[in-house]
Parts: sequence; C-alpha cells; structure tokens
Amino acid sequence: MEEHPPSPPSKSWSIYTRREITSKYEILERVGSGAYSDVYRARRRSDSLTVALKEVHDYQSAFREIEALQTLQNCPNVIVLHEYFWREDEDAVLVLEYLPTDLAAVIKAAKKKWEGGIRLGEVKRWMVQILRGLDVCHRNSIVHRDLKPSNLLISAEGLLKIADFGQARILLAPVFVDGDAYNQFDEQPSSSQTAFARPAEVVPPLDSQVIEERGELGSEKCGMEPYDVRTNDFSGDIDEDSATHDGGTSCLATCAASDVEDPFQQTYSYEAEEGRIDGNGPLTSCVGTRWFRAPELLYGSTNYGLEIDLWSVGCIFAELLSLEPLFPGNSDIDQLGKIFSILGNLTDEVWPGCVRLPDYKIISFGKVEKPVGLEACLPNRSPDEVLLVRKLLCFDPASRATAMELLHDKYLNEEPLPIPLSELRIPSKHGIQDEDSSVEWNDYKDFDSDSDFDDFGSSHITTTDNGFSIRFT
Ligand SMILES: Nc1ncnc2c1ncn2[C@@H]1O[C@H](COP(=O)(O)OP(=O)(O)OP(=O)(O)O)[C@@H](O)[C@H]1O
Repeated sequence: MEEHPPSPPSKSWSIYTRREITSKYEILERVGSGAYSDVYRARRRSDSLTVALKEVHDYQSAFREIEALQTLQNCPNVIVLHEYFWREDEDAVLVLEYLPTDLAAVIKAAKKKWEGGIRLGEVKRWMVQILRGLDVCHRNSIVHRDLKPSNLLISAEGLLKIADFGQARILLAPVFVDGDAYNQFDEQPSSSQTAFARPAEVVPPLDSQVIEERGELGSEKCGMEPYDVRTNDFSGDIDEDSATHDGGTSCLATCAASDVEDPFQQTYSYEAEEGRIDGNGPLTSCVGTRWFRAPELLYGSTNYGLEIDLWSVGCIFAELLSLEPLFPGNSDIDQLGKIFSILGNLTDEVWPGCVRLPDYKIISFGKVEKPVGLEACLPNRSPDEVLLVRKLLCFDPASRATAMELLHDKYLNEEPLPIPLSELRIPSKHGIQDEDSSVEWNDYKDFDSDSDFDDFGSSHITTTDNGFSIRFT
C-alpha cells in the first residue's frame, strides 16, 4: 500500500466535541464524506486499532445503517460495525473497521496503470467476494439499494467488504434458500462458514423512540434463513424528499428536482416518502446511484425486491471486465436510453407486466432497431463472461440470477480460478486521485462545504484533554 497524502482540511467539527468519543478514540484525519456523512480515520486508545468514525448527519440513514450492520455482524464480506454513539439531538457516530481503498480505485488503477487491465484470476476473486457479501445480505433479507464500486471497500489484505448501508432496507417476511455456496472457494475463514450455517437470530430493530448511547456490538448475528430472493415485502420507513441524481452520487444524496434536462420533457418525479417507520408501505424508487439503478427503479417502481441489487452487480461486473461504466447516463431518461441502446427496448415480451410500472406509459422511447449488445460493450471478453453479465442484466427481475446461483456458476469455478487474496493488486485510493488531477482533489475540497467555519478560511482542529481547539489559518 502506498502512503496517504495529507488529509484535506476538516470541515465538520461536532465530532470533536463529543467527549464520550474522544476519550476512547483519537481522531486523526477526515478521509471522506458522502451525502449524509463525514468519515474520519481514528485510533482506538485502548489498543491502537485504526478505525473509521462515520458521523452520519441524517437520522434515517444512520438508523438504516446501524440496523443492517447489526444484523450482518461477523460476515467476512460486509464491513464490521464495532460500536456506535448516538444520543438524542446529536448525529450518530458509527465506529467501523477502517478500509483504506475500494473497488473504484482498483478499476481506476487498472485503467490508468495496469497493462492488460485486471487479470482474470483477480476479476474472479473480486466477483466472488462481492457475491458472498451480497448473498449474506439477501439471505438476511437486506436489500442494499446503493451498490457501486466506491461502496465496495477493500482492506490492505485484499478483503472486499460491502459498505454504506445508509439506504438499506430489511424485508419483513422470512424467505427460502436453495443451497449452500460457502463450502466452495478457498479464502473464506472457517468461522464464517459456521456462522453462515446457523439459523438467523431474530435481531430486534432499533427502537426509533429510544436513541441509544454507545451500542456495544459483540455477538455473532450473521445467521442465515432460507430465502426467496424474489420477495417484495419490506418493512417500511420514510425517505427524504428526493429527485435528481447523477452517476457518481447516491440518489438520496442529490435529489432536488425531477429530470429537468429530460429530452422528452416529461414530468418524471419520485415519491418523497416510502412507507411508514412502523410497517409496510411503498418503497421509494429514488434509491441508488443512477448508473447502477435497475430499470424498475428508473420507471418508478415502489414494490421492487432484492433483485435491484443484482442489476447493480451486473453493472459492476461489466465495469470490472471493460474498465468503463456500462450505462453512464446523465439523467434518468438518458439512463434508460443507454440501457435500451445496448439491451434493446423494454417490452411486455421481455418482461411481462412491465407496462404496469408506474412511469412506463409516461415515458416512451423510439424502437431501438439494432441494439449494440453486451458483446460489443465487453470487447475481448469470453462468451462465458458476457453470459455472466447477461444473467444479471435481465429486464425481468425474476429472471436475474441470484448471488448464490452465480457463486455456483461455471465461470467462477473453472480455470483460471480466483486467485488468493495475497496475490491481488491493491492500489491506494489517494495515490490514484493525486496522480489523476488537481481538479479532482479541489472538487473534493469544495464538496459539502456547508460548514459554519468555511468563511474563516482553513481550520485545524486538535483534540485536547478538555475537549477540542480550533485554529484558523
Ligand atoms: N470504513 C471506512 N474506512 C475508510 N474509509 C471509509 C469508510 N467508510 C467510508 N469511508 C470513506 O468515506 C466516504 C463516504 O462514506 P459513505 O459512502 O459510507 O458515506 P455516505 O454519506 O453514505 O455516501 P454516499 O453519498 O455514497 O451515499 C467513502 O467514499 C469512503 O471514501
């Protein structure tokens, strides 16, 4: 791993005032920020363990992430939540394992630096890890709803972990399973295999009324119930107002107005709310990051299922294989247009019942006479690789292969096999950003500049025994 560059100036400061946190963790630098969060690298004072402190500025996003990660405790390909701090009137702070890089950095490095791209054995190892993580989520009835390369974090040892569960939802009903894929492939720790085999424990959801302080997480909760991946039964909660989004940012992050640059000038808005905090209700279609969003979401579905994650994984696999985003739409209509230009039109023949999607009759597209086809988008890739992607990018959600089915797929189980973690090339996220362009780094610094301190120039925050001090320069 390469050295980290100096961190950008800190913009969020409230975490430094939290004695219960600073007494246990030394905050070192801010390493990232998302729509609703600031993430810091920190050192646990008791044993010097490096952790990530994720300060989540949105109640619902924090609630979802904690609830999902509590359910998925001790799953090797899901990020570990060590503990969290959450008091009334304060942002939740999640203490997560620290993971220095992500799959987006791997793709970027492969494109810019690695001759021949990502090697086949590497591609397969990344795929297996993604599928294992997703299979565990789905077996626990959790739909992630924002899978993309930058949410697949990677440890220095090459262990890939699904992260950012701020948009995740949990199914209400138990579901059914069709097999066990975990006795194949070599890299899975044996303890996790035991965990997978156990029946799911019932994990009580967070009580929305009682905000806990410092929830300690210890017991194994990565049990698995049989499931049917095609169930559409969700517990409800409420989304923020929402609308437009782009390819790099989660939908809920950037929703502001409906697709105003829509070439068809159609009204195309999203539900502002989804369900109720206490039970069943419609889902919002405004989730995920556009380039990875399933067609049913783009057409406004509010009763979609776990399959939306499988579409996203199809897009991610295609990107791993070609090093280019498969459907880089610049608006939701453009997104659908890009999908149709490659896969052909969405009609009742390819997905019986699609005409009942809320926005199907509102948005009409001209017939794509000659779809480009997946083969053309994945040049120099084998028919088996194209087929693997095709199994995920089916218009009909019920036809998409499940994570478990793909783990058994011939492609992943034949030579060349997935290589060991120790042979994976793992680029530093920051190294690639730095090399890339100063514009990107400057953009980063300008992003999310809603701090009260922005007008004062750059600030340096130091934790002291009595709290914190801020120096403006
Ligand atoms: N455990 C971690 N270890 C290291 N860096 C992390 C960790 N978690 C998050 N980050 C960094 O912080 C950034 C923001 O985190 P995250 O994506 O979880 O926040 P978010 O607000 O939910 O983002 P988004 O806008 O993508 O939904 C990530 O892109 C990543 O760079």
